[in-house]
Amino acid sequence: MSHLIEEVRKNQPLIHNITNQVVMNFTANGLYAIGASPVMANAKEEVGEMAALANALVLNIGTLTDMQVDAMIVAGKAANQAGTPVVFDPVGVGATTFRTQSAQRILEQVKVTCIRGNAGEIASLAGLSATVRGVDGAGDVDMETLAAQAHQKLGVSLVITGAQDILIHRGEKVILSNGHPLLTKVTGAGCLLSSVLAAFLAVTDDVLQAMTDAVSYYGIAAENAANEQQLPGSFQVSFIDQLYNLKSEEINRKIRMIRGA
Ligand SMILES: Nc1ncnc2c1ncn2[C@@H]1O[C@H](COP(=O)(O)OP(=O)(O)OP(=O)(O)O)[C@@H](O)[C@H]1O
Ligand SMILES: Cc1ncsc1CCO
Ligand SMILES: [Mg+2]
Repeated sequence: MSHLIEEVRKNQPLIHNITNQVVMNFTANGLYAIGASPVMANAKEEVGEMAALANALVLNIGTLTDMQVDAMIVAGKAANQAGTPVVFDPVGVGATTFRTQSAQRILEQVKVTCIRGNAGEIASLAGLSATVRGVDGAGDVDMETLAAQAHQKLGVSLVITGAQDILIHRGEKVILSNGHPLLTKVTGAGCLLSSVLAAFLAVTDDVLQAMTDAVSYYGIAAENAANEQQLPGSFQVSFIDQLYNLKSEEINRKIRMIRGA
């Protein structure tokens, strides 16, 4: 079975990230590890040009400011015009009014290809009841119901992450259960996944395949890292190494797809 990681490595897609200040370095290193080419650019004076040049765009509101939201809209519109995929990561949406209003503003003005968030964020974005604590996910949400309702409400493809990941695109659902709890002890594990997803979207028009291949690749790399290292700091380093090293044949063996499309 062919895997899109080979296309990422071959094409080295340029991924333009407008992301939060916590995860910039980790995101750039993770993108290099999978074979993509990262660039971070935030100024509204240049983001339109950069997004038009890039093969995918990531908008992440983790440490947003008014100026950065304006820049995201400029970049998003340029990407839309160029037909470039856009991933939106609504970090902590619902935790503050500013985050919620900014996320809504972005979604009103930019056509996003996929939203990647934890269950609490996706529920909040869709106006469904769930509590969001800080930038971490909510607890007891029926993920499948949430996915279906949020997908209908937002009208966008979704990757909802947690112990299990639910991917939904035009009504088709995939459930994956690779990954490791140590990912929740490293900052930016979700943010980097959003950027990795952008790199996979950059090399195909098949959105569901890109989501499936990106999320499974990421989860299996984390499992391999946890086999090597059991403490968070060393795990983070090993995870970057495993993102670099993972082979297609190993993915076919280790993928845990609970339900496919
Ligand atoms: N309990 C868990 N067991 C296995 N994998 C997990 C678990 N929780 C999260 N993951 C994995 O961690 C990655 C990030 O997902 P998560 O839902 O933690 O994102 P997030 O809340 O947006 O993270 P952050 O805000 O820290 O960037 C995904 O690949 C997901 O599958
Ligand atoms: C910890 C943190 N705070 C704002 S963004 C961020 C990175 C993880 O989402
Ligand atoms: Mg997150």
